[in-house]
Amino acid sequence: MGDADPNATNAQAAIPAVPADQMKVSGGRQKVPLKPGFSQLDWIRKHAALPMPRIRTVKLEELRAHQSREFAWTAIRGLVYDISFYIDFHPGGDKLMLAAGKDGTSLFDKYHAWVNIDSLMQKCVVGYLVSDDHR
Ligand code: HEM
Repeated sequence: MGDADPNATNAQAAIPAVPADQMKVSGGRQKVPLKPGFSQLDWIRKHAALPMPRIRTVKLEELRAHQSREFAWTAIRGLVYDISFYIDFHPGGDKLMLAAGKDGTSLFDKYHAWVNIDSLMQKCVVGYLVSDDHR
């Protein structure tokens, strides 16, 4: 009694440390490293503090005009979102910009149909997408 058990395993020693840049994530996932302060939890806090937006209609032409990083909008399932604030928080990084200025629904669903855009981006809604001839 009192002596250390020579057969005891040291759980920490049994799991070798893998440097982050050599880590392989199963299923070929493509998450990018985010800057400190830009985690999803940070986004959820920032998003919660935003005011509720005033929702309006957005013509396709106007959506197309918002494709720069500074003024980036995308449409998902008929709703137009201002994604400029979110880019630095996006776990998939700059890929998000592929959807800027257009309907991003198929790209969104291709990478993560399970992501709940409503809870994550509700306060970034600009409005409902309508055709250019909408009156
Ligand atoms: C406003 C729209 C979007 C939101 C709110 C969003 C949100 C997210 C979230 C929460 C994750 C982490 C998912 C997880 O951990 O399971 C993620 C990952 C990712 N997103 Fe997005 N995303 C958006 C649009 C897009 C678009 C348009 C693309 C592609 C063009 C894209 C590509 C990716 C990729 C490649 C990942 C990493 C997937 C992985 O390897 O796990 N996302 N996004």
